[in-house]
Amino acid sequence: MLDQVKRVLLVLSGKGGVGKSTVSTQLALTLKERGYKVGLLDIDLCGPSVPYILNLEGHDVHQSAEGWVPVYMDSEQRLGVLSIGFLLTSRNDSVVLRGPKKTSIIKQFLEDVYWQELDFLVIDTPPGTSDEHITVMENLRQVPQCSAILVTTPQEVAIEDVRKEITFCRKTGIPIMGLIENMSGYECPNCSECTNIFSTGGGQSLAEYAKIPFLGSVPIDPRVGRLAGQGLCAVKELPDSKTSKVFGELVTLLGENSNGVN
Ligand SMILES: Nc1ncnc2c1ncn2[C@@H]1O[C@H](COP(=O)(O)OP(=O)(O)OP(=O)(O)O)[C@@H](O)[C@H]1O
Ligand code: SF4
Repeated sequence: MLDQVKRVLLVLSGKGGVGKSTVSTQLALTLKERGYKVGLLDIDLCGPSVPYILNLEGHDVHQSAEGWVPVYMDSEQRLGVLSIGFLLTSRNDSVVLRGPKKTSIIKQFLEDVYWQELDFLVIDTPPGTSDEHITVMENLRQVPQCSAILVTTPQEVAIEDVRKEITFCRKTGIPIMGLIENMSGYECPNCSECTNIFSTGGGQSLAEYAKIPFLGSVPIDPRVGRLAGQGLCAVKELPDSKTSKVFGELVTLLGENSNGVN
């Protein structure tokens, strides 16, 4: 049930493996750190990695009279999580679902979870623009505010895919909060020097070209990689890192109630 959700943030990427789940989880953790009530919904049915990243594997989801109850990260219930991963018996289970079944499970995830009152619901979506995305869009009409955060890597092919995401958002009328370039160079854990491995500036120029906000570059940082699996927040654990700066600024922007551009 989304009737008590103030704002939805859809995290989208054209390609798999660009860091969409890392962005979704770090964003949800940073929002919680700043005192918001947050939900994180993982509808990446083919590769649900959120339970692993947040160290919640093995948790069961329960059904109450109101609907599915999210798994909470904390006793004050400020960050609730729901993922298809909780419904699988093991991490290696593959979710082989065909079109209508996928659509129906996503509808259930959007309609039957008892989120209670939320400031933000972050949705980690599958890569690309598929039937799943259209189902999500159709079910989000009741939410007062909804916008998309696009994730890419600096490589040309990933940026090409983001162009399709921008077109999808424009066609479906979802405002774009902005674009994050992930794995943008390598940040040395010893001296914080950033070495650009791939070409640089692609995300920023794409954002400028498409007239959408550029939300920052997150470097490859082995310390950020290590936070995955422990459910730890970069803003809290690595306050001096570039990653922490990007997520801190993004949450400040969200707090200013910016809803992005069409
Ligand atoms: N900035 C980063 N620094 C270091 N490691 C990172 C960074 N971003 C992502 N990773 C690592 O890269 C891998 C892929 O990231 P992630 O799972 O977030 O990508 P994804 O786009 O959600 O993938 P999928 O399409 O499979 O869902 C993970 O092991 C993650 O820990
Ligand atoms: S960037 Fe500097 S501190 Fe980091 S590994 Fe290279 S030489 Fe060492």
